[in-house]
Amino acid sequence: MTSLLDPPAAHAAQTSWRRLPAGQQPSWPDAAALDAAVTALASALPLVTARECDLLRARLAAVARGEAFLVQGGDCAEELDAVNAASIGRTAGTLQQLAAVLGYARSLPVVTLARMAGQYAKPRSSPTEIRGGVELPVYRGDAVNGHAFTAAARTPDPHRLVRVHHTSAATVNLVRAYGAGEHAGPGQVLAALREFTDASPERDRYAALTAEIERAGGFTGTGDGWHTPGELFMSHEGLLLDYESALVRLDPATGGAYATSGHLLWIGERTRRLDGAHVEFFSRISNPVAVKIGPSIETDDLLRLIGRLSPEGEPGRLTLVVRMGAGKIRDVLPGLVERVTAEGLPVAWVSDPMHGNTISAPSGHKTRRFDDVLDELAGFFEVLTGLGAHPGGVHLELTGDDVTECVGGGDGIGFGDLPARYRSVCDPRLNRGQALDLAYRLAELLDTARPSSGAVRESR
Ligand SMILES: O=C[C@H](O)[C@H](O)COP(=O)(O)O
Ligand SMILES: C=C(OP(=O)(O)O)C(=O)O
Ligand SMILES: [Mn+2]
Repeated sequence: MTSLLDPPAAHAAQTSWRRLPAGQQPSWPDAAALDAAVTALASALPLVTARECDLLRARLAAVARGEAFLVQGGDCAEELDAVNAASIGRTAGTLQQLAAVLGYARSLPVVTLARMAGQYAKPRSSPTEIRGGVELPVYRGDAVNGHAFTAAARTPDPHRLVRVHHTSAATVNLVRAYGAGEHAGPGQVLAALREFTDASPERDRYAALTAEIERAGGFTGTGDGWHTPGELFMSHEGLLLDYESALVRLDPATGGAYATSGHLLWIGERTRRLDGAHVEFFSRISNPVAVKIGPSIETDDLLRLIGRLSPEGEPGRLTLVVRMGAGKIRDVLPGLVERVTAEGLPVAWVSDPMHGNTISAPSGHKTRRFDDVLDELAGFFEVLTGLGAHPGGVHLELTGDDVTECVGGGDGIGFGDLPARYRSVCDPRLNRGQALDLAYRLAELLDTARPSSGAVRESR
């Protein structure tokens, strides 16, 4: 709540973080060029409106209350030169198909949130990369530098920030058009699930669920009217504070400051320190926000983080995205959930089963095993359900394209297949088939875990 004595909320959001340490920011070599980019962004049009952000916040409040399920996903890193309409349509379509399967499996309305239209900045483990004895700055996402291993490409260029805004605006525009048009209707989603099932090596395993979803008409929920199949919100990691801050706008209706680069922004695992600039910036914006939680987090720090990011404790404001690794989730998560629940803090719990399960293939490609991803998801559901809390959703790195970046899944992609179509410039994504495999396999696991699941199914 802002009082009349507070500095205008937008000004505070744009300035207060500057006195604090900001992790993972590029060293821009040309300060004047950065100023010019920030000035251009400061008068640029917003990509999203405050009311849309409020709507997503209300949707996520239903997730936090256990009344809805979140499906969030998209690229690890979007690429300015690779963005194209067909690929955006395929990824948006894949998210809608996942929503149909998981919404049916959970008997819950689904909130669909793309990692799209802004996912251009990457936190990295090391500031430099060495190849063949040559050391260059690491690739930090297309918002910062180029992926090619040359000194010119790897030099941070602030003009890229302006290109990110333009390209994200075009992406948002296209997704809205798809959502408003026929692409995302239940008929298209059902046809896509039928086509996937018929072509899958696992078709005998998936056929019954596909038929059930078809009989239910493909609606992902209880029919209370708030879920519209084409509704797709936009999210990205709010990493580059110069960019995010320049796009903050005051909402005259509420007096709140909104980050207008996307509906939901999240803080990554590497930049969530309590006394850091990211937590300060996020504490000042009115959007729904999320924070990634890795296995090293201490329970007391998590409680402090929740206090900073959601001081008023409103459901929908804060989503915790858990990314522990399949081998750790069952040990680390229970203590966190118990304390947060005991303190009565209304957060939404979501699983990112990707980032704790990255391995190196013999070829050197970064990859992830489908079975590890599924195992972490299973662990997430076991822990939350076992403690009487709501497993609120999934956060996946995926694409609608037929890439070969993760191993396993119905098509049995092996290490030797990775070079064929490894396109990601950062982390390995599930392709559409693997993402749907994951949804069907998870639905199956949840169904077997449920007592008298047959009776539940028949009563739908
Ligand atoms: O997407 C997440 C991170 O940016 C990524 O996993 C870091 O990868 P790195 O360890 O190769 O830097
Ligand atoms: C950087 C990412 O994740 P994390 O912060 O969880 O490592 C990501 O989501 O791409
Ligand atoms: Mn990633």
